[in-house]
Amino acid sequence: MVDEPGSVSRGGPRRSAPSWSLKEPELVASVLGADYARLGDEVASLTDAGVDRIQWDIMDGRFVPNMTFGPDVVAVCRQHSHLPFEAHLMVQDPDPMLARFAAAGCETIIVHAETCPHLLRTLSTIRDLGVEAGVAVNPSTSVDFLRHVLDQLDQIVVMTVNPGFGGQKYIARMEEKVSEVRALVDHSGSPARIEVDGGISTDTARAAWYAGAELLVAGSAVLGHSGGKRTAVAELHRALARPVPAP
Ligand SMILES: O=C(CO)[C@H](O)[C@H](O)COP(=O)(O)O
Repeated sequence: MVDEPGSVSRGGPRRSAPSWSLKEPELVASVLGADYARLGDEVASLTDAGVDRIQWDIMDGRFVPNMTFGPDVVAVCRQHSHLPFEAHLMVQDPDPMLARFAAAGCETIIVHAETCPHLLRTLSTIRDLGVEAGVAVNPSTSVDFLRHVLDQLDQIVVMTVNPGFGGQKYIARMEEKVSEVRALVDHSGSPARIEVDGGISTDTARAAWYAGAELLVAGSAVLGHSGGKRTAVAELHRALARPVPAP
């Protein structure tokens, strides 16, 4: 049986290629697991390894228990890569820092739906800064949060872990949500791109893509690979290209 595009494959891997994108999803490297003492070099070697984008995991110790870096750190790393930067703001109060991350050289700024009481206003502020606007939704957050802001969105991030830490287990039942978002985007004609973030590895990348993703964030699968970043990226590409085994 061939699955309908946008539906969740419940009886094993989907057998047809996803209709929303004939090309493989882009790989976005999360810097969360990098060596912070040499962040510039880490960003440069992720770039050389063949990823398509760099994601900065910005954590404030309030919205999530962990703390990471601010815009000045992102700004000094900007010269180490030509790739697009995205700032994933896992912070309680993103509005006062939007302009700083845009000035630091981020092409996309992603806020969490759970932290923005005036989400539409926050998204239009991001766009007014001349950068792309994204919204991330936690595993427990409904897709309904996105429905009324679609026209202000360039990117939607479906979290497949609870944010805060790298190296967590991929929550496979979030594929159903990815497919829901896929259907919402396709039916509305929105150009927003769908990103899946959390637990992406050679075991999970293909299912996330087939559920509806166009961008896959990989942290520990790349930075924690014993064979190095280049090997890790090649393995992820191989996993995405692997033919689905016969039933
Ligand atoms: O947003 C994140 C955590 O809050 C990270 O981007 C994400 O978890 C990537 O790391 P890994 O691939 O190791 O799960």
